[in-house]
Amino acid sequence: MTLVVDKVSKRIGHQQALDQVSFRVQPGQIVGVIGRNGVGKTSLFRTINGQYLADDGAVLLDDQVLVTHPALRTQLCFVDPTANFFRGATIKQIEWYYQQAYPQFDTEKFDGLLTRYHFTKSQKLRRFSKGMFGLFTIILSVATNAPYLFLDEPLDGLDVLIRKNILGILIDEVAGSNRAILIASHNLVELEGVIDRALMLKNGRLVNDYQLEEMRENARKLQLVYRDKVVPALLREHGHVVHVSGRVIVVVFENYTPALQAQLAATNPVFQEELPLSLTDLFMANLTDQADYEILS
Ligand SMILES: Nc1ncnc2c1ncn2[C@@H]1O[C@H](COP(=O)(O)OP(=O)(O)OP(=O)(O)O)[C@@H](O)[C@H]1O
Repeated sequence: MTLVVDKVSKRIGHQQALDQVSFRVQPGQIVGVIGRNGVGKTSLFRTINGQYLADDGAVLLDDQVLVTHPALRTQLCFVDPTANFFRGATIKQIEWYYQQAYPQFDTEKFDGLLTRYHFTKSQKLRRFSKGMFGLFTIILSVATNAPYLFLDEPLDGLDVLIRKNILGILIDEVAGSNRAILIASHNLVELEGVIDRALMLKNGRLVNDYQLEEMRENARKLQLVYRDKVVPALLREHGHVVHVSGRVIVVVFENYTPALQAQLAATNPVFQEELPLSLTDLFMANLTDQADYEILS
């Protein structure tokens, strides 16, 4: 079952929140939806999940349009972190509601995760801290057994141990089942090592669709030292210089081919070392608009 977002546009007030957004997602992937504040990540999730009606375009599962086949909504789960109706309810009440909405709800998994993270069913969500609420929404989403999960800034406000546990849960969910997870975030560091693919939004438009394995295979981060304090033109032409300190230059090459390797050797560095490459490095190398770099910090 493939999720197809086909030329979806949505205007909210005076703002074009989504502009002709198209992509496909297959089960078995964790996809980051990234971009700076206000680019349309939450609007995209709300539109895919039917909270907003698209002005144009359609969301389909295989070839069936979601708005005209409401039963397909059980295949998607988006727990909107701003949904107020949750707050006055107990975990038990929310469980009942989700069991009605999702026939495939896995009560055993839900109970197991609640116990593991020390929740009790009589707890009211109103009393949760931000981190507890985030953790609970992930447990709830996972327990729906919906093939497509949408998580909006899922790790915001969670401490480092919980974050690790959550990422572990998400990776297990995708590896062991036929599901896909889409994670909206403006924090690349939190997505490091988790996502297989990244969709980059800018002003409501999908501007890039990165396959990370491919990017990692082709990219290199090198530390080079030259005799003179001059950055060889080749580095700027083919790479992204991320750091210069005296004669030491750190550069990320998005496409490090054997030909480029030979050209680099011809610049006669006195020292050369490969450094570990992060997701942030990859994006810095891949982006050409300086303003976009801010999403990385
Ligand atoms: N209810 C609303 N009324 C008016 N404008 C809105 C509303 N909701 C969203 N917008 C506008 O639509 C655009 C996209 O907002 P959206 O919340 O989807 O962005 P986002 O990428 O999720 O942002 P963030 O990273 O800050 O959560 C923004 O310019 C925002 O101001």
